[in-house]
Amino acid sequence: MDRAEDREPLVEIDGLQKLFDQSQGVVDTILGRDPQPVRAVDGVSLDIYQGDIVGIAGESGCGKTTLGKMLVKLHDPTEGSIRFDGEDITDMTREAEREFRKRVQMIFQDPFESLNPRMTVYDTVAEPLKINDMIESYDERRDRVTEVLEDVGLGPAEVYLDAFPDELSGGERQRVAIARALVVDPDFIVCDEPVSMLDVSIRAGVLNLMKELQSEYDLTYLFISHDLSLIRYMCDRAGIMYLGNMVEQGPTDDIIDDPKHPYTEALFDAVPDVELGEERRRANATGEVPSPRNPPSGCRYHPRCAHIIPPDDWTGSQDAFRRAYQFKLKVRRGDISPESVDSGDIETAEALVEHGLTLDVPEEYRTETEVATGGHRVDLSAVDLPTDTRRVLTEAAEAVLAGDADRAVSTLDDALTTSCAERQPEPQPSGTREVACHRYDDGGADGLDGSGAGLSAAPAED
Ligand SMILES: Nc1ncnc2c1ncn2[C@@H]1O[C@H](COP(=O)(O)OP(=O)(O)OP(=O)(O)O)[C@@H](O)[C@H]1O
Repeated sequence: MDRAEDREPLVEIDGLQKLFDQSQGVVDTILGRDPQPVRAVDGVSLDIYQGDIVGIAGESGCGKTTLGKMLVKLHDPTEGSIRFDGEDITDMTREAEREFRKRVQMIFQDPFESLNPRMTVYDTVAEPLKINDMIESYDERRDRVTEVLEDVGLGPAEVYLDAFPDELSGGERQRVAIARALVVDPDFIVCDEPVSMLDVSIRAGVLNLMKELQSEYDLTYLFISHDLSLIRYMCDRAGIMYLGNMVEQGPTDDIIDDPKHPYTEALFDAVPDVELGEERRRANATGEVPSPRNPPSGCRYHPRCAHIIPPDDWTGSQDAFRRAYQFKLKVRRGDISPESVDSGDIETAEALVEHGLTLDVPEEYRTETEVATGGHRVDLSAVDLPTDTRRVLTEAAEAVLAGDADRAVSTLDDALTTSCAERQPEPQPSGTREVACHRYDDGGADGLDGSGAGLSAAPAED
């Protein structure tokens, strides 16, 4: 395959945003708050080249399906643009839109839902031909449907033409859905988790079929999947999404073998070894994915990030900054309060600091004391914390113990700052890919081992 950069992109996505539900809910009205839309996709840019298979990966709710639906015009973007073969799809004439709807198709996750139970296989597959006024004569239409059914492995087609979906297996239904997408001879197909509802034993067969069809029909695919082994198997290029943002994109093998964004690293670490065929560690990330209604400021991943960047004048270790910052987040969320500390052995500010500096991460990333105490406390001597920060944390802990949460929060807010929370990172080129992480600003990044403050370290190379 040519280098993607030498070819024309078939799909150009620029600054794409989709906000849902901008109306004011009851809670917002009562509290007098501005409505908070769900920021499902928020500033995604991506080029998809003719003949490529591009994968979009990320945890549930990160905006993959919403992105896919915008690409086939099932959703209109709130902001940003999508160009297909050079033409802006948000601003098309009726005629251009008809042509677009032939050239671009989508295959959905659930073949049980996506097929009309009252339509035969013939009617299902022939319908797009009728809708698009493509083949007038019944005999020619039937020939075309027969041909496509056989192309998707449903042969002899006569066996299937008059069958209803409930007479077919899951794999056969998904093949009918694929035939329905192919019958109009499209150029680009968005496949949203196309095999995740199928029995594991037949997934490979359907994926291999889709690969064969790609060359036969000269297709470009966008695969949406949370299954990273599928992305690895199918896709030349991949984009990793987190909370509506594209955090990293580039050649799939490069991303998997040497993830650059801390979220990508955590995502791939979380995959069982057998799936990616290499020794993987558990994800070094704290906490849960926040709500897309109220995403964190700056880099959306920063509250969970193992590589959060300390300020320039930080004199402790990066691990100590991460712990101190987690302490601040816990105080802000009210997770550290006299009531929450119910074990009975925390009576002093110092004990509360030792408790608050713990990290909610797998055991291999914890200190000895954390492991020994089941994550209840760290030994302060094992955390390379600057003296003035230790003083600030103790002051905040005293405020917490005195029941003055506001004072605790303001003490920490002024003292523990990070560029990661201040502004959203722009995607930066780094070797063969783009990474939206402040560690790659100005072409620089620290090593991925979590050591060092990281702003002025060596450039990232692939
Ligand atoms: N029609 C809608 N109205 C309101 N919110 C929506 C709508 N569709 C999606 N969302 C929200 O937008 C966010 C992104 O959803 P989306 O389905 O695109 O994510 P996803 O990555 O595809 O997740 P999954 O793998 O679970 O399908 C979620 O918070 C979801 O609840």
